Amino acid sequence: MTGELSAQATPTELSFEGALRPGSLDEFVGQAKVRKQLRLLLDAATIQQRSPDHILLAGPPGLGKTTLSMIVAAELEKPLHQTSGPAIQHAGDLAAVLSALTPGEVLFIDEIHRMARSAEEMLYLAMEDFRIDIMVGKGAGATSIPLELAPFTLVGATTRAGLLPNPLRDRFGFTAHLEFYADDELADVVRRAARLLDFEIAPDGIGEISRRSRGTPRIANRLLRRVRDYCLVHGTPGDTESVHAALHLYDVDEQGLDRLDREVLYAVVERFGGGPVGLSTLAVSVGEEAETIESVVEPFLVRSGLLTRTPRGRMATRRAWEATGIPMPDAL
Ligand SMILES: Nc1ncnc2c1ncn2[C@@H]1O[C@H](COP(=O)(O)OP(=O)(O)OP(=O)(O)O)[C@@H](O)[C@H]1O
Repeated sequence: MTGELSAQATPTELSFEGALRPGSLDEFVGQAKVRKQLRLLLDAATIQQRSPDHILLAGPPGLGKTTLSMIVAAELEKPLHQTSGPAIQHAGDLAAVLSALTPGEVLFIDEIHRMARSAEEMLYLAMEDFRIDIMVGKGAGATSIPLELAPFTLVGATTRAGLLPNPLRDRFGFTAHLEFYADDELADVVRRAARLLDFEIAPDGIGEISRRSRGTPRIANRLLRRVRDYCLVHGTPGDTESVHAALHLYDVDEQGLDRLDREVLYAVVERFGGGPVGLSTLAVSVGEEAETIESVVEPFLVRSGLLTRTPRGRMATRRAWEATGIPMPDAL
């Protein structure tokens, strides 16, 4: 019993992440264009007293898609139901979720590109007409029973917008493409999180964390927590020195590249002579899922000017050769 109680009372990493989530559009840092677009969409719906159009949030992990879905529900003052593509493996799974929605509710489907095909087809009708057809029976005796749904707003999130079938993509009234954050925006994220965690950190330290966070708020918050741990355990102040020492300990280099980024970079440069190399070959060579390489590692390496995507595969840039310290062959 005591164990249970203390387990509940102990904050976990995830509860910290939850506590750091901005609760309104005004608190949400960066993504100025998306914020303006969303504000207009939500305000127009509120004036007309209707549910806003369905919203698709596309972009790499950790940029705030889940947070934005929560903000949409909070701004509309409606409940939020959260689920994910992998949890919807049959049309029946989706029918259960849809039929339980209350009027105006926001339905968030994370990783929507991983939903079962049969459920996707059910979703088309639900998004357009707020109705679904439920199949009863099998074979020649099968009939479909129409079921009216409460009007709802779907917020879909995907790291792979290109994988969504066109009929599904077309049913979203608004698609927000989330971009990696600029260093000064990440500095705002870190400053805000440090305040919420009651951790005093020097401006230089904030700058250093922001520069090494791969343009991603989730990483910025995580690195901040590691620096805070370091200062707590070593009794040091939150200055640049502590930031350097903590990030060095966790293998985060000056540019924010972590172990997997570096492995991918070295594989392309060293093992594949700078490329071109196909995604699946690259994934096997570093022992990772192709999807992780494509949605997590690659966008950052491309943005950092270290990797290019060509029709023949991934290629290292001159900068990548320089970063690895391996001499670039003259022939390249
Ligand atoms: N614009 C922002 N301002 C402040 N904090 C942010 C912002 N965006 C994200 N965060 C923080 O980053 C963390 C990750 O955000 P979130 O879970 O919304 O990302 P996500 O895009 O849904 O990631 P995934 O695709 O992996 O689920 C959250 O804890 C949140 O506090």
